[in-house]
Amino acid sequence: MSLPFSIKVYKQYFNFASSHFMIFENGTREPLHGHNYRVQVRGEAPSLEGDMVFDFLDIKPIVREVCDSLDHKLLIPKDNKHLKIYTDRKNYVIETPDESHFSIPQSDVLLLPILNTSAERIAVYICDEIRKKVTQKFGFAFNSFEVEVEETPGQSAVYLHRE
Ligand SMILES: Nc1nc2c(c(=O)[nH]1)N=C([C@H](O)[C@H](O)COP(=O)(O)OP(=O)(O)OP(=O)(O)O)CN2
Repeated sequence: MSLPFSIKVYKQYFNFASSHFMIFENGTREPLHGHNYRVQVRGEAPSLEGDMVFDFLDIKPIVREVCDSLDHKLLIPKDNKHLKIYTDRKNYVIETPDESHFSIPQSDVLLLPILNTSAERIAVYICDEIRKKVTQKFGFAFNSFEVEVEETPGQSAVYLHRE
């Protein structure tokens, strides 16, 4: 059931340009490619605190910070059972079952604690990061928090976290 109050924030700068490939259940993968991802968030509360659910001015830098951390990176799902990931000097080496061998400078890679880089799983990661930062910085928790990740225009995934 939806609560009476919510804030929704989607700014032009809630975006990240990243590369990825999905790994399928049988271990095959998509070709490496990139997206200009866009993010929208919505947080719900049962009542207002000082006339607001949560200040827009406080949530915006947090969402931006999380988006920026994904920007210009190769996103690798480190929990995927098909990937072998190790370090070689300053590189990460990522091997897939089709014997592809990616060797990329560590600074160009973000290892994410997710099973795959679907928009859905990226949305879960972003949601968790934003909620963590909101709690750390403001001691606040939304009753529910929703993140929409758009991979390409007209194609997005939505994750809803409820407390
Ligand atoms: N539910 C999901 N389905 C798919 C995801 C996803 O994250 N969640 N991701 C992909 C791929 O990563 C892929 O990059 C998207 O492929 P595609 O739809 O072909 O992208 P296009 O922009 O090229 O689509 P067109 O409509 O053909 O322009 C696949 N599925």
